[in-house]
Amino acid sequence: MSDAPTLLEVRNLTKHFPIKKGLFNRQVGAVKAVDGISFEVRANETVGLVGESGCGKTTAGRSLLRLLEPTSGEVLFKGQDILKLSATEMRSIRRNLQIIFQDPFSSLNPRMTIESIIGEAITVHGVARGDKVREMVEGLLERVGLQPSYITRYPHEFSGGQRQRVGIARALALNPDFIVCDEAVSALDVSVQAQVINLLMDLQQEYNLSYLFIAHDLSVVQHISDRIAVMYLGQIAEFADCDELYDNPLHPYTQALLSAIPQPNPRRRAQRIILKGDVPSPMNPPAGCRFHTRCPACFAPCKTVEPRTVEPVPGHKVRCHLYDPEFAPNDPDIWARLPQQPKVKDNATLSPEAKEAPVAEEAPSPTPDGTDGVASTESQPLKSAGEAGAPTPAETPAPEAQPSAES
Ligand SMILES: Nc1ncnc2c1ncn2[C@@H]1O[C@H](COP(=O)(O)OP(=O)(O)OP(=O)(O)O)[C@@H](O)[C@H]1O
Repeated sequence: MSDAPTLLEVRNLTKHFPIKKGLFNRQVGAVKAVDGISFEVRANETVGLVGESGCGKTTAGRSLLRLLEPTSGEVLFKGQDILKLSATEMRSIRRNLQIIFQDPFSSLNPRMTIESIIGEAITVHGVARGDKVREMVEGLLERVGLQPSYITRYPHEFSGGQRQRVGIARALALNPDFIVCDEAVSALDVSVQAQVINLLMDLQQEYNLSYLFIAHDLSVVQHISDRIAVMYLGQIAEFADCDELYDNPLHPYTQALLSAIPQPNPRRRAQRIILKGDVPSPMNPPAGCRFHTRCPACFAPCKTVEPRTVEPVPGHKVRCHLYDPEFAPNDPDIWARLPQQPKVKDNATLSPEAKEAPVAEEAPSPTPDGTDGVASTESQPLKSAGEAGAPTPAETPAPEAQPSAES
């Protein structure tokens, strides 16, 4: 685990889009696109943010940069809450916080030359003027693998990969500390994706950058990320070091996403989970755990009590009742429904956010009925928990053995 200092800390960030109706434009509801997410990005680190389409990744990335004004929460950049800054104060900090967009064509003004596109920010922020701007733009183009002579060209004269390199040069122009890469390689061919990812990794070392790398595909983020946050319906379901997340996914949703990655080696192929149905609407998310309507291991409390974030393995946080000392089921059948049996140590603790969060009022006793998980598993019947190496009741975080939320 890296001990680099924290550069950016997101605390309980929320973005709700109001739904208005009628003659008086009254608010009748809200799209809860981002609903209380917390994570931190260290200096020189890449945090991957993954999840299905519509789970709130883009809204999260834009809200933490204040390109969208968040509904609530805190975003501490080098310890300072940027959500409290005035527009003028924000301007001077903005040069440190940049974004690379998914679609390099629509994010570059077709009427501007590459020199104006990249040079605009340099001029606006008063970094340089006149010939010096041109010199800087040429240097940036060279650094991202484009010829300096392209400076007079227009975006339509470039291929998709080259346009994304222009987008990267534009983000680098102000020498930022932190860049949100919002699906920055999703629109590119696989071979070009690899080139752009390698370029981003080289630039990270050279300029000591930190990235929030947003993608819907876990196989893309694996190569570049140090840690990964998995998002589901506006919340972070799981957050862990990259290797730990791939070796030992805890949340049933992460397990489902990982099982969908094509695996060339049949021995390493995990049982595939087909998630039924679509992601529920963020206007009206399910009660209890947001994933319970699609979870293969759903049991009684999942339907009524919203899960807290717990840390069953040091540095590995998960928002799931299976690992919460208060609810963890002793019934091996529930654990056996997970396609990959988790390695959970005996030292599960509640994460700091969970300790601060209000404890659920009506916590039903953890009745391990678990009969109605609606996701189906493909292929052969599952092994029993024991055979599959599932945590036995003694190994699972037993309620009495673990610190509770109040402790
Ligand atoms: N301006 C808006 N007004 C209302 N709802 C919005 C707005 N922008 C996004 N949403 C809704 O918020 C939810 C999250 O959208 P968002 O684009 O952040 O998801 P995403 O995970 O980035 O998806 P994708 O990978 O498809 O871009 C979606 O239900 C979307 O319809």
